[in-house]
Amino acid sequence: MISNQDLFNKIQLQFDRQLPFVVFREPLGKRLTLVLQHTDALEHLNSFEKEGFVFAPFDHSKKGVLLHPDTIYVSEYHGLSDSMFSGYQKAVEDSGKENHVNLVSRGIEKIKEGLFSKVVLSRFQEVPSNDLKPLEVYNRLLNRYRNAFAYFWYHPKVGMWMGATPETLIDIKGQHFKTMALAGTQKYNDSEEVCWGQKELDEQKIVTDFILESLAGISDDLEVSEVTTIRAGNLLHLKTDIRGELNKSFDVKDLIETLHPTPAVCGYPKDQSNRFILQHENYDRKFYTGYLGYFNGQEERSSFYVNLRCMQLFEDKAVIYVGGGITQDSDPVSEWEETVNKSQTMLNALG
Ligand SMILES: C=C(O[C@@H]1C=C(C(=O)O)C=C[C@H]1O)C(=O)O
Repeated sequence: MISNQDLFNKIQLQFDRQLPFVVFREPLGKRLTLVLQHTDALEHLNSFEKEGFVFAPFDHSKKGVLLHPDTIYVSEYHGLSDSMFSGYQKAVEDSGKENHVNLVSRGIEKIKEGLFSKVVLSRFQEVPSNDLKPLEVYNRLLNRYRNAFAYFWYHPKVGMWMGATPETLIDIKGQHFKTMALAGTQKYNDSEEVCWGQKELDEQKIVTDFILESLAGISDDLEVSEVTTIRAGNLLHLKTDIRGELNKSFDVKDLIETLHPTPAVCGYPKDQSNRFILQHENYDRKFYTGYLGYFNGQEERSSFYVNLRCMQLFEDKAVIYVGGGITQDSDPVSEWEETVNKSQTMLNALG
């Protein structure tokens, strides 16, 4: 164990040397794990054989990156104060509104034509800043989103990413696995009473049904929870927990390829909605809505998360990625507003 300050110093040193690293904290976890790679080699993820940190893009025809755990440090996180950082401008310009509303309208048309029943449409938001201090931003993520998987990832040949995601793709140990169907969004307003509309219940059920259908041949004894409400920053989502045992012949890679991308980030059916996204979103999601996590080998526990509520950091700006599930009952302007609400998760961490 090293102190928080030492761990943050090691991150800074690694960055100054332009070498790859990732630091992460599990949801509700107390520990920060820092993985340092000693060279700037870019290793693509080919299979799940080697231990290391996996960072995979949304587009499953493209390869992910595997960071080598040359050195690992662990530190008990005590919540370093972030009060010394001044407020950041949170106003969101409406510049992307028209495009997003048009994109959503086109998605709804295709749903009505029967091409798919759900599609998740997204956009990016640029936040200019000449004074980004990534470690301070990451510290705020850690403090503000305790039940999220909060990570900070860097590779000099790929870039710098950060996020605090509420969504587990798969948690696996040996033959046991857990996953979740997470979808449906409303703003958190500090009230005990939470009401969900039919649109949100339907879009979340599409995710649950897809997961159950995909796992049918992989596991014979699935346990499925009730639908519950969970909080993620200033938002609420609907969630179903699913767990089971893998049939012998399946491994992590098969499982991930079966699930990713789920209708929580892509749509249903997968191929048709995926094609629509790649053709019409008009930008590259890169690692947003991909997945990430430390792979320990099939026998040890490994958890992979969906890369949501995330951003890419550059010298002079942050680029925040946000999206939402569209069904036949979606209203394009409300869907735009939902992405604005989602962007607050990262904007809040910027200052
Ligand atoms: C696509 C995002 O989130 C996903 C979409 C949700 C929705 O459509 O309601 C809710 C949670 C996530 O599964 C995002 O945060 O960008």
